[in-house]
Amino acid sequence: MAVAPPHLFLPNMPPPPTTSAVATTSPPPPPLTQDELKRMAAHRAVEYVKSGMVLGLGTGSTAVHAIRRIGDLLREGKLTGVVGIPTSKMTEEQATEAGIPLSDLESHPSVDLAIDGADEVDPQLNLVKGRGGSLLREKMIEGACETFVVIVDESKLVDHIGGTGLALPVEVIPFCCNFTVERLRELFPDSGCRAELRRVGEKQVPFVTDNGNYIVNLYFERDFGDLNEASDRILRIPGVVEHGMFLGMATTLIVAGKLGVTVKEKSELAG
Ligand SMILES: O=C(CO)[C@H](O)[C@H](O)COP(=O)(O)O
Repeated sequence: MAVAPPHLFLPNMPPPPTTSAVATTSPPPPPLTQDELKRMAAHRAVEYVKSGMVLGLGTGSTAVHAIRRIGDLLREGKLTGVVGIPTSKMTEEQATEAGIPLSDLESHPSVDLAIDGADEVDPQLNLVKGRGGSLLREKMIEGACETFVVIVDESKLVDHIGGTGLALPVEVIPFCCNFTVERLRELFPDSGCRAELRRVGEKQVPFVTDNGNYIVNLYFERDFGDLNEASDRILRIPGVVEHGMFLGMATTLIVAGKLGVTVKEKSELAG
């Protein structure tokens, strides 16, 4: 049976021997980087991929590890016949580079499995996504899949989504976007809500999504209450296309942390 490396305890593996002289004289290995943790979570998720599946391919620095891993397995002949549906133009490029055959939701309206990262995950597997700006395509594709595996390093775990002071992204159409920003700002007066159009570059031009839209970042000083109610209120504003709360969509959560990788299934949640 494999033995866990000294810096990492993995479930189902015996701990490393502790009595050797090496253990007392060697310097401890450096801690795993955040990127190594992301890769561990992604590789664990790819174990869910089977030949012939239609796959939703996520966007971001965690999802790219899954894309590369799937590409490697295809090249090695360990996976065959998979088709990927990319959730962004960036993912499309990465998947093409990895050699994954691509399709879209019109040709493949039901997706077997999607793998994607997240910005925040609460204990009920509700997510904030879209700080990378791809929330609309992600929500369309991940909403069409049977199994949605979320992969994160442990820094993404929160008690309440939207309660970290970091952005909850909302995709809006460019037409009179400042009007929409104001409407969003007024929406949660008791929660200290701040709404800002996302801007990029030296000239601070609006960030443009793959769909030609803009992103408004919402920041909350205090809890904004029921998530489904907040979702409905945001979506009722004309000019809003979609928001980055993914409620009840994730079926599996894979978290990589300093103590190893853990897997949580939605079906195991109480209530
Ligand atoms: O929702 C997303 C992009 O729209 C990403 O999944 C999310 O931002 C997490 O990204 P990363 O894995 O780079 O931390």
